[in-house]
Amino acid sequence: MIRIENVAVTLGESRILDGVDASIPDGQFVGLVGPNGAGKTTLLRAMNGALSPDSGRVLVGDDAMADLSSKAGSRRVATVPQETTLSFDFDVRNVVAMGRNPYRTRFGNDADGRTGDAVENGGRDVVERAMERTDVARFADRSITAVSGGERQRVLLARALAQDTPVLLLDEPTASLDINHQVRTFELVRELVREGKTVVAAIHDLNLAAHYCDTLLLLDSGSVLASGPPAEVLAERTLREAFDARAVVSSHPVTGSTYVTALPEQSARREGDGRIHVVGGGGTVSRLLYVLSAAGYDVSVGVLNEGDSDLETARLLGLETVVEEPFAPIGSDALESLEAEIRDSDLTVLGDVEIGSGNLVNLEAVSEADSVVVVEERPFEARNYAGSTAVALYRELCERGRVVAPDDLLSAVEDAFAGESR
Ligand SMILES: Nc1ncnc2c1ncn2[C@@H]1O[C@H](COP(=O)(O)OP(=O)(O)OP(=O)(O)O)[C@@H](O)[C@H]1O
Repeated sequence: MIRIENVAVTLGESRILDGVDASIPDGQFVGLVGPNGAGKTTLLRAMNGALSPDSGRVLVGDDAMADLSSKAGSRRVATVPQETTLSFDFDVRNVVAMGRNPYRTRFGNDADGRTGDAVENGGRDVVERAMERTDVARFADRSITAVSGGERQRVLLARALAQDTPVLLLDEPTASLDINHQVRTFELVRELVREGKTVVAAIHDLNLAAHYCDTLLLLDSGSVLASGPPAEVLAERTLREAFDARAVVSSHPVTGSTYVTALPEQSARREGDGRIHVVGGGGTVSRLLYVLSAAGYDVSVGVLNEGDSDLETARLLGLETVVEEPFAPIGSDALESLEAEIRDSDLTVLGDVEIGSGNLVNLEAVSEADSVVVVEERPFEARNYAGSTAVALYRELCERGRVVAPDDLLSAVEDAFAGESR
């Protein structure tokens, strides 16, 4: 158990941590999240004993870190720092082997009194295993000055593993890693946690943090703003408070993890005014929904069947939706809602949907709209449809509204609103 008790740290003239309290049970993976300068690195440094709090304390097990000798502390807590200047010309294996230093005595014994080969062999195995698990064994003999930034980050993780501590602290462990090694590193951390380690990691990527961590500790201006399971900590209002960011929180369609989508700031000019209803489906309008919503319009969409990827997008963006059962034709309830949305909107956008009987109800409803923009990926003629009621309706909509390519939608919408206010 790690207990952080009312920790306060002042650096220079500034109070960097202010009364931080947290309890971290053994065998948990805790993500330390928060905006730049919130105090994440400082808290990790207070946790590994690199700096002593002005007041309060950090207990690992029964001991305050500040009271332990550096060697004793290093047998409890290993740290992978965010940046290190390893400019000396050691090979990678030797850098990793530095993780064994807390176990060496002046006479070459380890802490348990073993000497000679027993120590060497034991230590060597740990070092080799640490290099394998972090995928650095391939360049074990190369100089640390001759590896890339991401490889170096993995070497430092290997060094921390060689330290063989119950607690591992990671400061942005995947910041310079490619996507493959990001996932591998987090999977490795999960494995370490399953083996009983307690891991605390400062992580900027909220979605990686939500996916891999058991709990999150959200720091803001040196204090804990929220802590608990990712789904509780990553609430829209909390994100607004901590990061001053507009974000939609949903669950990831593939992994089911809490998922944060940051949105551009809405233009204040339009916020809340300018209602647009979008008719689409089958992924035809996902990008349009994003563009319109990011531009600050009040967007609704439908009718969409449950399971449609446009519906996933709409939910990610937090939009109003009109929904029908999976694969079902539009029923009377959905139709009523669709008609109401179109009636209440200033503008209706018809996405590049299939023009056929499956969309007849949608098209009929759109034809009741006062103002219509039709989005076409390709000119309609090129699609070679046979004559039908749906086609006739569509042609009529094109004649009455504006027909635009997807990239021109925003300016067409702006024109439509400008025209209205003239
Ligand atoms: N030695 C120092 N003297 C004065 N202020 C400092 C010192 N070290 C850090 N700070 C300040 O303390 C605050 C917290 O820094 P810290 O590195 O802990 O934040 P962080 O949450 O890890 O940020 P980031 O996400 O950018 O890595 C920052 O505003 C930083 O400028």
